[in-house]
Amino acid sequence: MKDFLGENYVHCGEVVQLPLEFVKQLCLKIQCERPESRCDKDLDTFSGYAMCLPNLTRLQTFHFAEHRPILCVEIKPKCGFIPFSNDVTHEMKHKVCRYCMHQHLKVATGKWKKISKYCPLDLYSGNKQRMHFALRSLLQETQNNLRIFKNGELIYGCGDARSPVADLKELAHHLKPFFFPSNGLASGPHCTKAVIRELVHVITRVLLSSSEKARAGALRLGLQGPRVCEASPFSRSLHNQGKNTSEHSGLPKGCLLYKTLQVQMLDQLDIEGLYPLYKRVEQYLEEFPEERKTLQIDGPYDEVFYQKLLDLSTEDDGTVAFALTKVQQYRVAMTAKDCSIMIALSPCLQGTSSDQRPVIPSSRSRLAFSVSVLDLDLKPYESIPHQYKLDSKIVNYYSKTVHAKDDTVRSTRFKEHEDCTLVLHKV
Ligand SMILES: O=P(O)(O)O[C@@H]1[C@@H](OP(=O)(O)O)[C@H](OP(=O)(O)O)[C@H](O)[C@H](OP(=O)(O)O)[C@H]1OP(=O)(O)O
Ligand SMILES: Nc1ncnc2c1ncn2[C@@H]1O[C@H](COP(=O)(O)OP(=O)(O)OP(=O)(O)O)[C@@H](O)[C@H]1O
Repeated sequence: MKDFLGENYVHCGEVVQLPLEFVKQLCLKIQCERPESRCDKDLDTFSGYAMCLPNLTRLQTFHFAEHRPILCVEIKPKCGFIPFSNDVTHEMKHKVCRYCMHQHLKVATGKWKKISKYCPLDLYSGNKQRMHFALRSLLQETQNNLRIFKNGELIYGCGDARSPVADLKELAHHLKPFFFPSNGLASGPHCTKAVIRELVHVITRVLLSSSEKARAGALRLGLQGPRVCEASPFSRSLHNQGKNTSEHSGLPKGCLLYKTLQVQMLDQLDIEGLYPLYKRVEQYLEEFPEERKTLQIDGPYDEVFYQKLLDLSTEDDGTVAFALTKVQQYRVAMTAKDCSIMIALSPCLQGTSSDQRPVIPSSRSRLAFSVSVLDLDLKPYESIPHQYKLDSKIVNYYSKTVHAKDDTVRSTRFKEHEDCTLVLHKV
């Protein structure tokens, strides 16, 4: 992931040894805090090892603790493109993105209460207006896609209990020291709006900023398929106003969103095209189970593994080698579709230089910032059948319920239109 996303964005952490008794106690202590849906997963209490990561809610550009206030915005952007693979059988998948379709199933199953207006394609568009809309939508309905921390403490978004910890007014109150509104209003609804607008603008600027280059020429996947999701309320409203919905500015090549999208697009075949290849690898492993190690199914994720990921040919020669390459690329892509971006921001002291750290201007002062990526452990090979089933569940549910509803609304409108005849009588 360092090779794909860039050194500065990825923190590998280090493996540390822990006393078994400590891990056991820790596991017991956190169990009651874990959301029900995560309780099928356990801490590994037997290995005696753990990963020690830096606290990513703090600036990563300084190696000692800072005493200035620090804000951190965590975004889980999810998949930013619509599948372009010819193996896709559901027409809907070429029009509506997975996130927007999945929203309906999530609400139906009770994971979330409300459909979000957020669409990843808006965030990844590079178009400032669309990005602002995406960020505002995340602020309105955070789900597990947005969290805000102040000095390392969660101040906005869902905690583990899946209920929001504060409302927008409270958030604006927390943010005021960072983004004092330039119009001078210090309280009231105008102030809340001004502060939130400032936050959205700053985050957009950070997301579009470019830092170091990832490994030269690592991936060059051109964005194929539609750039707009038909379910996004932003594009729907433009479409209804008869405006061009395909407007996008494209992401700068050095920014993290661009790099993340490139890794996501390693999923070239979509799960529908990938699943038969997974079955081919499975069949081979059933026959030759001892080959699992040679095929690097469970790692090591080394240079040999990385080099194979760069083979973007989609010509299937019927070999296990081809199938394996596509399976491993899919796992990497899935990881990039589920990772989080941590943006840490801290005001620069007036009159001091920025110490050559990246800074972003805001209405109040300049903000030093750092961007990191979280949750980059490779998705397991075993999760592929689950992905296959979930994909068809999401599309079928969306097609049956939402699209059917849209059709009904359209046909009712048509009938109403037919029946509505205005008769003028002479008086
Ligand atoms: O499949 P998705 O898109 O629902 O993603 C899962 C996430 O749900 P989300 O849609 O973000 O609410 C899900 O998020 P939550 O734990 O529900 O917050 C996990 O990140 C899951 O990954 P893993 O199986 O724990 O490694 C994610 O599963 P993977 O598909 O990435 O394996
Ligand atoms: N290094 C870190 N610094 C700051 N916050 C972190 C860090 N690691 C994790 N977090 C916070 O904890 C949350 C969960 O982390 P992560 O997604 O890595 O766990 P997970 O592997 O999904 O957990 P599990 O599978 O045990 O439920 C993140 O969304 C983030 O808010």
